[in-house]
Amino acid sequence: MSDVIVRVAARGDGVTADGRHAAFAAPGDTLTPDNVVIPGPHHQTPPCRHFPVCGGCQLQHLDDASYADFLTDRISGALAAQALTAPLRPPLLSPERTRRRAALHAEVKGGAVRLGFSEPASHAIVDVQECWILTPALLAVLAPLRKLLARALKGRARLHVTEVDQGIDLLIEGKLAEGLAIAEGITTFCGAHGIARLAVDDGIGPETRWEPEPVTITLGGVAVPFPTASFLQATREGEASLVAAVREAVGAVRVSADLFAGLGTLALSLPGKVYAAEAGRDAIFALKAGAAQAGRAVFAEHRDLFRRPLTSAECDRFEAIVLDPPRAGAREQVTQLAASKVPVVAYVSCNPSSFARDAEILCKGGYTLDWVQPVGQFRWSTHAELAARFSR
Ligand SMILES: C[S@@+](CC[C@H](N)C(=O)[O-])C[C@H]1O[C@@H](n2cnc3c(N)ncnc32)[C@H](O)[C@@H]1O
Repeated sequence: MSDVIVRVAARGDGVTADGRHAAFAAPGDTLTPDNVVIPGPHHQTPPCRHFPVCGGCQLQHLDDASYADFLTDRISGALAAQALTAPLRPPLLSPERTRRRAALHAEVKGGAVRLGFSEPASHAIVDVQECWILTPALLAVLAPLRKLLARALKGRARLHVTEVDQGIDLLIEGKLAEGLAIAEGITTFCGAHGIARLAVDDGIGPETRWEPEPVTITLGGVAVPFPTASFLQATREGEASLVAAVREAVGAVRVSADLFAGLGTLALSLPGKVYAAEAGRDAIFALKAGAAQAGRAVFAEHRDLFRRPLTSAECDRFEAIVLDPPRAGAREQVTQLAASKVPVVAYVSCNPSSFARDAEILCKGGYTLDWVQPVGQFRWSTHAELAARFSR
């Protein structure tokens, strides 16, 4: 007996109709009784030589149609578990080579450097020679960075790379050797390879070693100061998809709130007056400074929305509320929202399960889930993102 793979489970395995799992199997593949995967029409040849050893991608064996179905299934499955349904729009997928931020690992052993993503469920580092998800600029900096680290890095480090307005923001979490030659090596590397800022955190917080101009990221047309290794939507395309969905959801509001605002990706794209709340101190002060400099009507508050969510009465001051919480979701905040009179809620999520749990709270409170827009900005990974509109 052999069986056809009918779907891809949350962790990326292919699953047959009778529940057998197979790694690296696409819908339409056949799983033989001795568990051999015979590729079907949706099984593509993974483009990258490092797949599947590299932990950066899990789903390169899916063609775009199956990858889009995977995202849709993740969201509809999570909603179904809460007995909810919603019109799901076709997923918006970020193209290859558009990931503008990544957390990588590096290690020096016996004079040789390994630099890249770690292997799945392992500390081993895949020394990345090609990458189909990082932007060309981020990939290009890895070779000279490898050379710098061969001389400068002691042991192992975690690296955060982000494309910002001035070039590449690089945070090295690890120990670097001391001395004039190393300091000069850092300066030469930064000057030659488009580094906007290099900071080193050897355990006591980031120390900036290079930042010729103040580093910013432009969000909604405003140059916002960019604190080292801040949160940023993973691709420009993903950001544009989420911003467009949120703007459509809220319409021409005059007064709205952006909760879990970060640096203001959404707040700075909303019309009218915006109240923005965020628990990250550096992020909210950066948003405040950027908005003030640009003369934008954003009132930014440093606030922990898990411990101190906006009360229902506070929510009622707004024509629409946007929220974009971390993976845990926003149970405390949606409980207050569910008892409010806010006509429109736009919810951006990076976790279909916590989203569905929160959606159920909102729907029990009388909201209708109008639509969900899936967004695939972590191409070929098992992360599913979305924007959704609720109204009452
Ligand atoms: C997914 S990010 C979204 C940021 C922003 N909306 C954007 O698009 O760039 C979630 C944000 O929630 C913030 N956050 C996490 N826990 C929080 C809490 N308890 N209260 C308020 N903000 C919190 C994080 O610092 C982060 O900036």
